[in-house]
Amino acid sequence: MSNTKEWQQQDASHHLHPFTHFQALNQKGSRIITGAQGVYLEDSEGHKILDGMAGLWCVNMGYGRQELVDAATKQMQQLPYYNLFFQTSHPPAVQLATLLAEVTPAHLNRVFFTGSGSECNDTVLRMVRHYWASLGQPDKQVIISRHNAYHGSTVAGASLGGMSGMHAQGGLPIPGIVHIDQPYHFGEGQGMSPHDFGLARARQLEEKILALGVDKVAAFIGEPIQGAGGVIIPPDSYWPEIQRICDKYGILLIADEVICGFGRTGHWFASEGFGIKPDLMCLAKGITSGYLPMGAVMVGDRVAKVLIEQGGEFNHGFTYSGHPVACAVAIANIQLMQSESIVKRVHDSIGPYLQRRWSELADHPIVGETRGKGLVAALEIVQDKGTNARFPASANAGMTCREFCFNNGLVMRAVGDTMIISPPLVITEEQVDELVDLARRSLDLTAERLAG
Ligand SMILES: Cc1ncc(COP(=O)(O)O)c(CNc2cccc(C(=O)O)c2)c1O
Repeated sequence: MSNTKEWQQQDASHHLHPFTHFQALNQKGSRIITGAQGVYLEDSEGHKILDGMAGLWCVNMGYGRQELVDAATKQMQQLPYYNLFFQTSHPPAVQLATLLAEVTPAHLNRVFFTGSGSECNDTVLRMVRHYWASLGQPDKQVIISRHNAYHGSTVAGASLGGMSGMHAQGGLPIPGIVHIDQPYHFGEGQGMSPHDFGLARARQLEEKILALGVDKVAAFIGEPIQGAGGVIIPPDSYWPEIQRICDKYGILLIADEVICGFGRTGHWFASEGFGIKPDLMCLAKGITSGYLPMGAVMVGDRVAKVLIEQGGEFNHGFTYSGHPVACAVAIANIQLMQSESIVKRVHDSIGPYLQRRWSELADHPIVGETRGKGLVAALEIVQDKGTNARFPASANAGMTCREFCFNNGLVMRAVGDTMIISPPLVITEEQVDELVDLARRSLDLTAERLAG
């Protein structure tokens, strides 16, 4: 006899879930995930579910990695916690900072540790403003971001993000953060070539800088590929133009690689793949493969020099910044990535294989587009393949498909009517075949349901 009902009742009585309609979930009952191994989850009813989302884009090295468990156990026995305030440090933080300087692009040589991706983005907001104040330009405070970006759920993270539903709750965005349009060609680029659309969207940055006044703009922040916004992969013309504009006006470039980092796109970091040189880079999720919470802001030499030589005391930090057990797991995780050559595997073999199998879904009657890079991909559910017209919102096509996926033994994420996958990087070709077959079956069932 499973404990499912009891767990669901207690969950409904005591637990408020993130990003959840509380009453609806309490009426439906939550799915209790009890275990996981490799790329598979197990729920309290014994169902085996292929985790096409690697948890929340984060379990890059897969579940059940004993090396990570051992690293955590050993560190917990040695030093379960100590802080990095008050002029103290500890070997795991020192070793991880050194390792991150090695594996990130050459100009990123210093790390500010946090406990999450949101805390990374709160950190970069305060850090870039402190940078310009240290240079005698305290009015250079504005950060330019994009509509439909996701940068976390703290007040600054949610404000840097461009999600209107988040802004509506809590009077966001806070002052000093503005948004330009996103490079979402499928949804917003009708009638323009990807190349021209990418340039047009990037050039909104220059227009915004000139409208605000260069002396007011501190930085631009962007996810190389917008994840939670729907795996928005910009046209090739976009990022080089963003970089050119940042360089032209001397504003700082922040790359939020919380999702894109640690091999997800077939590069250690997506900035390398898109040919941009961020002054600051936010990391989380894949840094520990999700086994423990951690965030890290990589600080480029241009910024670090000013903060160190002219910044004085930077009055910012968190209790769990560089938590020793999280650092130990991150070190073991990165060493696993290196010993298994996982980034090369994503770039050369399993990434191309997944993209090839995933693109076959473009022939499905309700799929308007498939897209992807490395081991992240999306497909657009449409009612009319000719015009790419969507189903009516009331049809809830994305959530319908997501439910069919779960009931068929697959986790896919729905962002509106865009279906997303971001599986563990250790997925095999056979498991990719299973994922695509389950996705196709779920699309078939969705099409039947919506036609009915
Ligand atoms: C690009 C980016 N930046 C910052 C964050 C915030 O990280 P933390 O959650 O660790 O504070 C994220 C997180 N991304 C995220 C978090 C939760 C859910 C989903 C989803 O796609 O449903 C995506 C993210 O994707």
